[in-house]
Amino acid sequence: MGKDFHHPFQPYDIQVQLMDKIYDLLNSDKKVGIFESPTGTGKTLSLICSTVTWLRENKLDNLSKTLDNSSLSDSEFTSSDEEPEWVNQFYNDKILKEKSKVLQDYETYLDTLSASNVKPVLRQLDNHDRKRQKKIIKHVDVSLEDNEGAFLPDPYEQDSSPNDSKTQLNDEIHNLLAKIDKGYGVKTEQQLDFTSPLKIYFSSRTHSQLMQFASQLTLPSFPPSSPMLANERIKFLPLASRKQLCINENVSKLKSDLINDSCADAVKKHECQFYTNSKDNLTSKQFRDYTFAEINDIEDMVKLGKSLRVCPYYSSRTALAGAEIVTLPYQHLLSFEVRQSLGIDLKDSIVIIDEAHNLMDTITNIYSCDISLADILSCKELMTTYFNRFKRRLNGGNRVNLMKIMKLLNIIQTFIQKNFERGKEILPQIIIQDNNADLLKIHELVTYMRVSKIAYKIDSFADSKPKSNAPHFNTIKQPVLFKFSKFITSLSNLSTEGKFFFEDEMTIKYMLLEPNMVFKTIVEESKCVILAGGTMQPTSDFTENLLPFVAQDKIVQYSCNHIIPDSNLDTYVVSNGFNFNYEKRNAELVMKNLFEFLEELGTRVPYGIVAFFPSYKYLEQIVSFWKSKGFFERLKGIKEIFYETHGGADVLTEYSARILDQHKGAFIFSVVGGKLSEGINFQDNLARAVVMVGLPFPNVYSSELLVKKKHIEQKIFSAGGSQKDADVATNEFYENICMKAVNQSIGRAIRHENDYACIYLVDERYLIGKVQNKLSQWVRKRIKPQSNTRDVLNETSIFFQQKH
Ligand SMILES: Nc1ncnc2c1ncn2[C@@H]1O[C@H](COP(=O)(O)OP(=O)(O)OP(=O)(O)O)[C@@H](O)[C@H]1O
Ligand code: SF4
Repeated sequence: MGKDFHHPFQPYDIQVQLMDKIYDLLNSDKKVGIFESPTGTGKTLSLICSTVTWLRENKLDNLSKTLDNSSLSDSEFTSSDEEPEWVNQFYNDKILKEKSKVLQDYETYLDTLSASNVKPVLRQLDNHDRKRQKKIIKHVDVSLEDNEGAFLPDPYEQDSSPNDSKTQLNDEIHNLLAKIDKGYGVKTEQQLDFTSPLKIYFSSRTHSQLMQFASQLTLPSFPPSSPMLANERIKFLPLASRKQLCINENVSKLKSDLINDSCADAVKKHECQFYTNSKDNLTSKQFRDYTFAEINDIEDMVKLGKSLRVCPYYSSRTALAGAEIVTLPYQHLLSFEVRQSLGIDLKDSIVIIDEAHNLMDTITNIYSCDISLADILSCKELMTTYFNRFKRRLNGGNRVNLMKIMKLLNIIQTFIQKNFERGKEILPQIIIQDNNADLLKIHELVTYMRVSKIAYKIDSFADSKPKSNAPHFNTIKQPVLFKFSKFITSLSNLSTEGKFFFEDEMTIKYMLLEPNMVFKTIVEESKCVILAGGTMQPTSDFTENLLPFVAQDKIVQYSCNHIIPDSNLDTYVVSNGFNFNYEKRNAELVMKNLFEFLEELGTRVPYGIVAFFPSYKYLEQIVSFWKSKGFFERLKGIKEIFYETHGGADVLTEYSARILDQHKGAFIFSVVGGKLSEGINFQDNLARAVVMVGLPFPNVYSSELLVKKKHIEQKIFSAGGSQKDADVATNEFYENICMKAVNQSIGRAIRHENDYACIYLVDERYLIGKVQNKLSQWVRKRIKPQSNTRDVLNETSIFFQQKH
């Protein structure tokens, strides 16, 4: 019998293997686990069950370690090596009992909350609140409408900084809380301080993935961390942004870029009652206790906040110390500043990053930025209008800084106009040289923009104007001053971490080139990091580019098989007459061969066939060639055809409808990296065959890739490498991008245990061992022995005959 991970179902073999691997990782001194588990194989539950089992087994130990001796005020004993064994044992038992008692008391208290059926009472409160909230909102609305002063920054002195003031909870709320407590027979004074020394931080890309995690967390139940406890519920906290959690309608209704600053403004001016309430210790503990009484997701947190009339965003911080599992969006985890502001301490914690296949791109995007000439002109227009309107009411500090920003905008405008050359690298100091711009002290301007929230002030001023009265604002769609603020912040970044260069449309872009620097602190601070995803191959991309600072023997890699039986997936390399590299793919013969292959396939495969093409341009070219030769119509006679176009309409809905409708089915031609290659499930009849046309290498002549290539070369040269070494490294880099995209695309088809499909890798280059090694393991191991196209088609017929 293997280890019991308290899985709510009979776990699949591959789940058992994955849970074992994760559990072993946690019991070792290794730092990183890279785990690939195909979609539909219950990855989320495997992650939950293995990590929470480990956490519960180790929690009490850690609690004892972190125990402050002063809390054992009544203890006459202290543990020491010199004491006889029985004395130490007695001491340890005593600590265990005391800690267990704290945990048990808290459980009993939470029992009273959930047993008394919290939600109806909260709903009742919610109704009461709605009426009251209207009053608060009305009050704030009036103050905003009547007074343009709301758009003015506070008087600015060089070292001024925001200062939150604490205010008292109002009487009415006290009364309501007292009523709840009375109802449950529990006094507020009895609320307990409670911390969890071990934590699991689970981060994913989208809101819906975090919601899915919360729902899966409700399924298993775990034994308590101490044998002295009757039960111990999971203490779960879903952290989210203000955009998701804000319950102040004056703020939450704003554009997402404005919410953070608008909230900070409302807090500072005591205009958010929910914030004021959350500063009350008792109320915020109340929020924490309801949060922990059961598994609540982000939407429940909003309801809870509204019911208790406390800000869910700020109150969540009170719950952080006691949480065992915390979910949070990528942006929160990956930014050191955000972690700090939320009070997230990763020490001793297990960090799980789900959907990690795009992690490096995500880090790069978070830390990269750009500004175009058009943005600069919009900023200038906004600033001029704002300045003219308010100049008499601004204090000296604000006036001087606004003039400096105007000056910097002029300098950047001139720089772009004089020097633009697509792809050209720029040294940040060049932008501001020769213009006395160094006198501007960029650091000080960055601080000014952050502290004064001037970008928010100006943007909300522009937003407040009826568009017809301010025609010059009509064309300015997004808060460009935020963009500018991010851009000038990046001007002070280290040039070894990223580069500035010109991109299309008169734009200067800053691109982070060493995402590992950002990730290093996370790996170093935490106990260990788990990178999980459905398609993690090629993992060398992670070890070399994201984790170069972690020794190989501190990294565990594991790739799960699929849950489907072997007979549910065949993979073929279709090589005869197919090479879609740049030189050969435009040959008419290649395009004709592809048509003939698809024509044959269409008669053998029921329902849907999804084909992925390397680019929109190539797909367009093929379609027009086929149309000119009458091939398109012939193919259409076999199955209906839907295809993606760049920026074109959604074709998936119609395609899905057609598949449901007819056995004849349809083709859907998609583009790798396009709308249909990520996040969409082509399960069951939506894809009985997936055809990958060629190898989707990225466009190596794009400005971004040229800059990255140069960066890789420079790194190799400075480590003493030759041009040949540099070429190998850049090719490896391009190949990794390409194969990651292939894995993502072909991974769309098999989505659950009973699903079945065939995968066709159409290009002779898929025969190369190095290329095959970068395929997801569950696909690679199902590649059929090489045969000609005719045999591939015959085997296809047999595959589908066996399924019907
Ligand atoms: N061993 C099992 N037996 C039956 N159902 C299971 C088992 N393991 C997980 N499930 C359930 O199967 C459903 C689908 O799991 P799925 O693999 O899609 O989730 P996931 O791991 O989150 O997927 P993804 O890889 O897309 O993140 C879930 O609702 C889950 O509770
Ligand atoms: S304190 Fe909370 S409720 Fe108030 S504005 Fe900020 S996020 Fe919204």
